[in-house]
Amino acid sequence: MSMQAAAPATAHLPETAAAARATGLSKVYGEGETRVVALDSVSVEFGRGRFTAIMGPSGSGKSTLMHCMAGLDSVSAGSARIGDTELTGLKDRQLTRLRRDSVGFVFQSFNLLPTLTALENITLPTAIAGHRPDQGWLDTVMATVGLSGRLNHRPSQLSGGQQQRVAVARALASRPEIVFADEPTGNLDSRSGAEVLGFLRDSVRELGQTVVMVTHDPVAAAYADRVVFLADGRLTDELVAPTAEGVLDRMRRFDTEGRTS
Ligand SMILES: Nc1ncnc2c1ncn2[C@@H]1O[C@H](COP(=O)(O)OP(=O)(O)OP(=O)(O)O)[C@@H](O)[C@H]1O
Repeated sequence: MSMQAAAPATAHLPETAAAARATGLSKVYGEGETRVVALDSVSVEFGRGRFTAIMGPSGSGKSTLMHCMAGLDSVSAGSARIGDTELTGLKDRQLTRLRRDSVGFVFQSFNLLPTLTALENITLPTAIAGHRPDQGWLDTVMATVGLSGRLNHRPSQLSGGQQQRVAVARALASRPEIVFADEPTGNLDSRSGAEVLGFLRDSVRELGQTVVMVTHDPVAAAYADRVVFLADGRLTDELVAPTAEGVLDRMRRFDTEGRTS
């Protein structure tokens, strides 16, 4: 496997500018009796060229944070930025362009088009967006995804892990500012999950991409450079260079504190 567009390993990089940043970000759904504060003044940075995991109990606001940062949901108060672009105040058309040009998405369900080959699934969205593909970059992504020999297969001819790797390659194809992955291994067995997480990590370490991933799984979170923890819509903690045991320990502590408080 060749790695042409190698970027330096992230562990030794000095702090770089944030690829995305939330400042005092709040999100309220509904009003009156149905009012839910999904995010309560969250401030967090997602470092460029870093792999960040977002963890927290069900309902803690993980998906809401990701959706607000990706321009998929509006913000009630505060600021959400991707690079230098403030998302609040952008018109729908500008948001659509930002999502198309600057953001890559990976979902729990792979969302591949069944009639297209793996290669077409990876390259077509960029072509449809009217961008000329950067062949050198695509070659690097293809080399890193490790699907050579299967690129002409249709999704039904690929394993779940291979399909999700195609979905990650598709997210990377436009060389976005940031990739958001929402439970990308939620539908996979542990071996296939490890393949996908390895590819996400390689996309950060070797291709210099920025990845933010929501997960419930401490083993998945341990692939990240940093884990941020949410509880009740607030940022409560973070771990740098996490191990699965360290993440599990932190989760257990929250659980105990949550029950005793
Ligand atoms: N569209 C919506 N309308 C009303 N309330 C919502 C909406 N989306 C989310 N919520 C509420 O906001 C809170 C945060 O939800 P969110 O989906 O962000 O949590 P989560 O941490 O991603 O949960 P899970 O791990 O279960 O996916 C929850 O109380 C949820 O019920």
